[in-house]
Amino acid sequence: MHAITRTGWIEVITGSMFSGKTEELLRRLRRSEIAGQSVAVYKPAVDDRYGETTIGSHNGRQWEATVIDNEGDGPREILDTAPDAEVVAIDEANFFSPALVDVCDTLANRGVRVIVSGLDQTFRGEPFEPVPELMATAEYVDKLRAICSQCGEPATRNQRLIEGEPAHVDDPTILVGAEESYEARCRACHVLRTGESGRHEPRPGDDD
Ligand SMILES: Nc1ncnc2c1ncn2[C@@H]1O[C@H](COP(=O)(O)OP(=O)(O)O)[C@@H](O)[C@H]1O
Ligand SMILES: Cc1cn([C@H]2C[C@H](O)[C@@H](COP(=O)(O)O)O2)c(=O)[nH]c1=O
Ligand SMILES: [Zn+2]
Repeated sequence: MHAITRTGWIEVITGSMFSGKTEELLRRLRRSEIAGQSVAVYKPAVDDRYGETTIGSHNGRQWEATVIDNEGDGPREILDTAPDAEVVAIDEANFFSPALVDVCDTLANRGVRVIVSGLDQTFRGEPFEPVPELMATAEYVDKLRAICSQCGEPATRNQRLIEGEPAHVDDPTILVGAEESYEARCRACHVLRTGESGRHEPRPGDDD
């Protein structure tokens, strides 16, 4: 808690895929645990890559998490299930509805340290709400960079690949995946297909 005002605060960990957001979130959680603080961790129902009730990094580290409905008012459930938590962590924030912003604000006003991790950009390179709004309302923001898979420069973008080809600009925003569908790339190496041909059909789980 901030010593003078006795409020909590919001920390956002953002950046491209593979930039180390989840590793950094897990590092902060381990340190909170060592400090003897009570921690509650949440993840969206849409992301089941690492098993239903864990958050996991691309290098295999994991932490138990409560799965929350990411759509509509679903994120408000976090307000009911964490009454005593001193630290609330939310992974994959990019999958949550805009309701997450108010949830994080309410928790911080209650005195909770809120740590949110998520992508700031879609595969198109556009803002991936609600993370940019959380960045604006947070006290602390860390933007991490991966390594560009093409040239080795710092990577801020997410290259979506469908059967090895760059995704089309009109493809659905939501596509859960990892190395099989995405690469970290820099601005210069990021490619989007445009034009008439080749919009990929939505798959089960796509939400737009
Ligand atoms: N292009 C890349 N750049 C940096 N790290 C990468 C890359 N590809 C795979 N990795 C691995 O991913 C790890 C980060 O994983 P993770 O914390 O899950 O990232 P994020 O949550 O940002 O997607 C790195 O420590 C490294 O082992
Ligand atoms: C760019 C982009 C990503 N996603 C999905 C792909 C993954 O399931 C997550 C990001 O996971 P990470 O822990 O940050 O590696 O988001 C998506 O649905 N749409 C996109 O445009
Ligand atoms: Zn590059």
